[in-house]
Amino acid sequence: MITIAEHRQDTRSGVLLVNLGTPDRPTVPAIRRYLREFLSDPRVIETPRAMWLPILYGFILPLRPRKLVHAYASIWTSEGSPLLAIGRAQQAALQRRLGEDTPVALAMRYGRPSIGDALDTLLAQGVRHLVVLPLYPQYSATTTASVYDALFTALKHRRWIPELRTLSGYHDDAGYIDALAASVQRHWDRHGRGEHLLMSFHSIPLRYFQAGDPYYCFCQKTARLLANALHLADGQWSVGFQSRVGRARWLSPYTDARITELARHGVRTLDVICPGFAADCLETLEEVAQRYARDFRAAGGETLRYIPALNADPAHIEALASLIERARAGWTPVTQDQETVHERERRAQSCLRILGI
Ligand SMILES: C=CC1=C(C)c2cc3[nH]c(cc4nc(cc5[nH]c(cc1n2)c(C)c5CCC(=O)O)C(CCC(=O)O)=C4C)c(C)c3C=C
Ligand SMILES: [Fe+2]
Ligand SMILES: [Fe+2]
Repeated sequence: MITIAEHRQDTRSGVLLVNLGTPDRPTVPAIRRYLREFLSDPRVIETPRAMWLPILYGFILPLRPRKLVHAYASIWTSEGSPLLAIGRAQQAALQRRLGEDTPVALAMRYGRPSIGDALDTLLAQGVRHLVVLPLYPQYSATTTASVYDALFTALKHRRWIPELRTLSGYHDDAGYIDALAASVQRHWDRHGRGEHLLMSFHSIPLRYFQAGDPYYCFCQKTARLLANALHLADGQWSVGFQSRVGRARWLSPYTDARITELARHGVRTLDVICPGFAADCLETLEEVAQRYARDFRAAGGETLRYIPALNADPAHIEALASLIERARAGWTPVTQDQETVHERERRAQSCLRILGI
């Protein structure tokens, strides 16, 4: 039987979800492999290569994995790294929500499953219309743009590329804000309401903001919309930026400094939510829920309660599905339901004859 893969005529839309990536195992070599790829990305580290690579290879890759191994071990699950396990649960839930005719694939910007492998899976399923959804609500060049870089690099090696719609962010999407508000309310109903709600976002170097990255403003808008949805008054909530690396100035106020400050100002119970993380990961489960909770107590606070990321929460899945449905509006599926396998083969044969192959 002769098959010409690229002559498939059916057209369906598919979805590619992309998150940051995580080590394969909580071991020094696996963490080093992951950091090497992540921190070699010029979207993440803009320092000129000639200056950065000696620092990366001379200090960071030899030292940082050893520091991180215990942190990763403390959050690792039977299904692996939380970021990947939750990503798979989000993919499965979206697949159920969108139906079998819309294949949904999950990829990681760094590590596995790679964007190239996920693309191959989708193309093999007849996807000619592709919605790409980076799982970063607040656009930043360090994250969203880097996903685009990797996507277009992967497409460079393919002959028949799909029609694309890329979602660049959803920091003010009503479905997303409502899902966040409902998850805070649910947390308050179950555990009681803290005296203050701190909304903590991943920081980026201040220099990137000064050069035009809109991320800071998108974080502030998400925070304001969430505070409005929860009817919080000024003083009952604030914003912090976490997970900075190195000695340069990053977006502030720094979450760790805010936590100590709130404890010193007499706040005893503090709720912390990280609206920029679509899935829980090292930076929420270890840095915030473990480390910052200890720092809060050490500074005189009593309880820091971390409110989980939206993960595979049904309201989150519904918000993502709605973003996808709006992005693919106007695309109509074309199926080969009238064409039999034999007709298809005959068409392939005559193609070959015409071309004299
Ligand atoms: C050094 C530069 C970094 C920038 C800029 C940065 C931006 C950024 N990152 C996320 C989301 C995540 N980051 C995670 C881990 C992580 N981030 C950096 C560095 C930068 N991030 C490092 C070195 C690491 C590894 C861990 C560590 O060394 O602390 C993760 C978690 C991954 C996991 O395995 O669980 C996420 C998610 C965003 C959203 C962002 C900019 C907006
Ligand atoms: Fe990061
Ligand atoms: Fe970190």
